[in-house]
Amino acid sequence: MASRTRGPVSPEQIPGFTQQDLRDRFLVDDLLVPGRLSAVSTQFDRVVAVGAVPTDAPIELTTIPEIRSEYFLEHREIGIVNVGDDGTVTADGVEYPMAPEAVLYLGRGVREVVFTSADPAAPARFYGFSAPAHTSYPTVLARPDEGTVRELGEQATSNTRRLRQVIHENGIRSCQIVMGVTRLLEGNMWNTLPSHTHERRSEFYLYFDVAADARVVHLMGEPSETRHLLVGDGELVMSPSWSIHSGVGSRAYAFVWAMAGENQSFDDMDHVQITELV
Ligand SMILES: O=C[C@H](O)[C@@H](O)CC(=O)C(=O)O
Ligand SMILES: [Zn+2]
Repeated sequence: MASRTRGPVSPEQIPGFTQQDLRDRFLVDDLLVPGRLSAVSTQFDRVVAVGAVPTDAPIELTTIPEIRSEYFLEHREIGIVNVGDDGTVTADGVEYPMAPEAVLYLGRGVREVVFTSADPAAPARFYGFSAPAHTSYPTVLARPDEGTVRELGEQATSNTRRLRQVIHENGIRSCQIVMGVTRLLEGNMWNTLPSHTHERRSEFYLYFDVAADARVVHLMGEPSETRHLLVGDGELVMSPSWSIHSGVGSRAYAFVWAMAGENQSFDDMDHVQITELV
């Protein structure tokens, strides 16, 4: 297992950062690599991001030295989304079929987690977002059409999109994690406008279904000092609590958003209009 550590980063550091510094701190471009399990442990609310792309052989979620735990979920919970083709997650011997965009919640105390692809030539791509957990909530699978759907945006502002909340206060329960998937409709490019920060939580964005010749321009930074990251398919952006997160693609795309922190109230955000950004 390839594991590494990221953060923390203070907003005062941003003006001195080169583009490469920003990418090194906030972007993970090798989380989803065929045949490999990867983990990035962070100081952003102690979230660990996991990627597993099983090909010929199943991949087991092993622990990482950074969390000093006997097994990965000894002290944490995880939300897993399949952003690839069909696959299966086996948790303590129970198989959960993971169609594209299925979401699986695993609570603290699940010992054995194994990822498998249905077809090694068209692998599943499992993205996991894990946070510390004080208790154990039950394992729940959400099929691709399950969750609370919010239709957002307008064609005139090129941001018609479908936001699906899966792990949240009125859905699958968790200690900290709030997680869902947003998909832009064809011909729409803007996500999350107006921008917002949420001082009480960190948020990670895993962009997928980004065409090979397309990019998403992810906006980040404090509202008075914004920066951008150019993001491709299967790449992860880590957004600290002080950072806005909005973006525009060169064409439509989708992303998994996931948060952890002080509360789980989806609407606890401080909006910033685009005219206020600098
Ligand atoms: O705190 C919430 C997150 O930023 C996203 O859920 C917003 C989003 O996906 C969207 O507006 O398109
Ligand atoms: Zn947000």
